[in-house]
Amino acid sequence: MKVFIGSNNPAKITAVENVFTKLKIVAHDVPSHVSSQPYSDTETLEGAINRAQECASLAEDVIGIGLEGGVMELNKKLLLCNWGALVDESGELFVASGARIPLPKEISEQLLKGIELGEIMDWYVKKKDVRKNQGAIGIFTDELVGREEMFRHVVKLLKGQYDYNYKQR
Ligand SMILES: O=P(O)(O)OP(=O)(O)OP(=O)(O)OC[C@H]1O[C@@H](n2cnc3c(O)ncnc32)[C@H](O)[C@@H]1O
Ligand SMILES: [Mg+2]
Repeated sequence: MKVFIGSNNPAKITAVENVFTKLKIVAHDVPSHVSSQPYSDTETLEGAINRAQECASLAEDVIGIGLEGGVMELNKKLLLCNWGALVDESGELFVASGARIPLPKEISEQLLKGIELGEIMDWYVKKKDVRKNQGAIGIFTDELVGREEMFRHVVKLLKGQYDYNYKQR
């Protein structure tokens, strides 16, 4: 059994490696079939599910995992939101969401202009590839919770549900 993760983003790959420590992890840059900047829980979850299903369809006896970042609106504010999906070797689907925090006004304003969060964050902190490292969540939590740790928690929630379900069979 192998685990296919549907992204080449190192923050996502490392999160899966840190949870599925006994299985071989392979990255496949599959499409999410949603916009590159999802704007709701629904769309972000859909992207995660699409990536997981694409991965699971690539081979027999694999677990497919999709992790998707997006933003969603709550009480007239934009929040970071993150979703994960796992499709197991029998086609069963498990989903889990990650931590969410509100984004500062100046970030939301740029997002509403149609710019991707990854690009905005690099401009905001004057660094390259924030999305592959600590992420927006790392910047706005003063580096206390980074993107890999946030996704690691999502992957734990997925693996835990998969393991529980497996034991009930
Ligand atoms: O290669 P993929 O897997 O697509 O990785 P990604 O970094 O683009 O991540 P997502 O597609 O899941 O995220 C959707 C968008 O939101 C951005 N994004 C999401 N969370 C972020 C974070 O914590 N920090 C910076 N950008 C983030 C990201 O750059 C994309 O523009
Ligand atoms: Mg992306």
